[in-house]
Amino acid sequence: SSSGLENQIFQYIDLHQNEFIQTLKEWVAVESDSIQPERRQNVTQMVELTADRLRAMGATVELVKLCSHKPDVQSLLLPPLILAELGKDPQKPTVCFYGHVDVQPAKKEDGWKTDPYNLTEIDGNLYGRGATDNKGPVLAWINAVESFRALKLDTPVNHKFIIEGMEEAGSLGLEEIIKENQRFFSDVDYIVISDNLWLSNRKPALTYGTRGNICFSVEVQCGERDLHSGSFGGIIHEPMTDLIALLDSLVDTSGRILIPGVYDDVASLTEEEKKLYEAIEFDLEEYKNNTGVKKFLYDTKEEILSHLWRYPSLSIHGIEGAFHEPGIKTAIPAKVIGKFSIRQVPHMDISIVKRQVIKYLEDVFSKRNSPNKLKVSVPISAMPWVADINDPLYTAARTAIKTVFGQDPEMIRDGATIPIAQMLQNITRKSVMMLPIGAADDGEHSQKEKISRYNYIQGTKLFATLFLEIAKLHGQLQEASNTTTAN
Ligand SMILES: C[C@H](N)C(=O)N[C@@H](Cc1c[nH]cn1)C(=O)O
Ligand SMILES: [Zn+2]
Ligand SMILES: [Zn+2]
Repeated sequence: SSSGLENQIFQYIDLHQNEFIQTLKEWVAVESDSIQPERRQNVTQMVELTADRLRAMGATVELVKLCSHKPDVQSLLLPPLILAELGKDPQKPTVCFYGHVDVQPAKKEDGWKTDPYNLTEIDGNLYGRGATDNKGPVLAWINAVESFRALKLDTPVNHKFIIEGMEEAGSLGLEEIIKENQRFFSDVDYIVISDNLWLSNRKPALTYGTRGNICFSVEVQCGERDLHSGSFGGIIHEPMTDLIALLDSLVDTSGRILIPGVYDDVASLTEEEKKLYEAIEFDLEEYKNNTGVKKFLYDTKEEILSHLWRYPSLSIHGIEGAFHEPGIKTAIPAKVIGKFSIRQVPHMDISIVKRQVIKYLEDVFSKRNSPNKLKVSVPISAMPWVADINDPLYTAARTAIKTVFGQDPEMIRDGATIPIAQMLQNITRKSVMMLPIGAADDGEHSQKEKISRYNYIQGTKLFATLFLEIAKLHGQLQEASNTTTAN
């Protein structure tokens, strides 16, 4: 049940939901794709729009210039990072929210029913690139803060924000900035990230772990220019043939990574952990339906969850230089770059995996006796993250979830990567929690990405309730918690 104060806030949020959706529409309209070089200006524009929104709420905003020691793949200017704060009451706890306002690429031709950059509501779902990853959750947090202000209520916590525009590109330059700005985090008590999804379409979740990621580029080159396949096909070692053989050597048909040594440091599965998997409510059919895929590599809940959360996986993402447009172009590409990544887990070591992969690819390549040039590089890598679910921050979030959704959350890990999670935990030593508001069928990185109106609005209420619960952890708001009325 919720308190009188919570009811007042919930009512405000319900009444203003269309305005919140309108702002999301304005944000989705900015093509802040951090992957494609020609969109980098839009990412900066999106960061500035976010900064304006925070300033309008009364926050002090600093735009920090990012400069990465590891140059961006496209050597373009990086968009600035937002460090903002609102409220400095030493009696109150300080909560820092992390989110990102860049998105994955999207084109209508990829199979979207609606324009990906025009947020469109169909049957209670708000479709658009970034709707759930991550503009919707960032705005839900801002809406929650704004609701206290609009109602002239004292904010229960001090707020800090760290918002970036390069997450989808691997959070380039972020680690350096966090290290250089440790003072910003010195008075932060809790860090909350909302950049993943529930495990189910309906049941809320709290996330205490993510996998890391190591992204590889494998370049094979024969000459300086493409060649006619009629005039030269049959007499040269083709780079694409080499590359496909290399990519095909990485993983077997059961999904097992074939690189020797890769599994050596994977933490072994404990009995306690096995029980955690057994206890989780997981609708395999629903999960499968969300993907549109008929058969998974595994059949049981335990196998599926453990292979998503605590074992590594290898995915092949694409080939640069290969002709992928419709029609047949009878050329032999001179240079092709294969891209794949390994989602890595505790206690795998990024530099060891990197060495194992490079050695393996060089061995496979040398057996082909190809005169072509092979170059392997690692443009992006990020560490896995696991948190302590007994931290008071998790207790506060469980209570807030129960208040808003009327049910206990599923305690989950996530197979994806939030590079900042481990960085913040390591560098600041503060409690880090991931509190998703999107449902499992939101389609992150996919066509028809969406967030439902229900999740966006209830998510806003959840964040507002979390502020109150965190204040209670610090002995604040005793009165509010005692003035309980029926929900
Ligand atoms: C989970 C988050 N919304 C996300 O999509 N993160 C990206 C980050 C990344 C990792 N490698 C490159 N980018 C992801 O997990 O793919
Ligand atoms: Zn994201
Ligand atoms: Zn993403």
